[in-house]
Amino acid sequence: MMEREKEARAYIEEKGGARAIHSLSELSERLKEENQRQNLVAKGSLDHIWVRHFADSAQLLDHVPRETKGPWLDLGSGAGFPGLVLAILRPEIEFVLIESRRLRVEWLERMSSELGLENCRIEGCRLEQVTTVEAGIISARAFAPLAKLLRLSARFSTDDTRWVLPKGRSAAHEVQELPGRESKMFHVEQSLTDREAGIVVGRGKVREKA
Ligand SMILES: C[S@@+](CC[C@H](N)C(=O)[O-])C[C@H]1O[C@@H](n2cnc3c(N)ncnc32)[C@H](O)[C@@H]1O
Repeated sequence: MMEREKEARAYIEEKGGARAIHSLSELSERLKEENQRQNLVAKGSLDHIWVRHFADSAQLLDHVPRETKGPWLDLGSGAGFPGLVLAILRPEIEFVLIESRRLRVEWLERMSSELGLENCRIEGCRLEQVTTVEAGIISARAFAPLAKLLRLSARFSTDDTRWVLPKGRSAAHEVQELPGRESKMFHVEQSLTDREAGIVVGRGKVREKA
């Protein structure tokens, strides 16, 4: 279990090297400033950004085979978790961060530009309005209950789509509650940053109607 900021930094450095550490240090400073203007993340998490947001996002890479191709869709990116962190760590993958709230969209656009993330596009609208693309990977943290999340994003999935969905404490229960075929498509992996949380992981096409 990763509980200390120092451990989280080392874990991320192993994944993205000094370049990623530099970009994330900048993101951390900017997030602390911006959080005084808009409520991007819980105030109590600002002293633990490397564990609670950066490593929590980066760990999704442990569940996606290295050769998997994008585009990587991150639904309801908010402050940029996990999307911005992953775009920093995997510059060769095309990321699409979907977020509907205007101030958050502006923040994501600013950070993507300031961090020089040429692989990162922001869709500033509701997910329901995004043009259908075939996603290689779909992530979403704290976006919607699993069944609803799958219905809303089904049209982006193909037989090869990888799903990585941090789901907190309700992960196993939410998978069990899915219709039969889908409950078999997904399993739960233990989170490295919260001993009680799970990440719903799966592969394949989800039907738009269960
Ligand atoms: C609880 S926040 C989580 C943000 C981020 N993923 C995180 O974990 O820190 C959920 C985000 O999803 C966005 N959102 C909710 N419904 C949406 C929709 N239908 N389309 C696009 N964004 C949506 C909200 O504006 C909000 O920023």
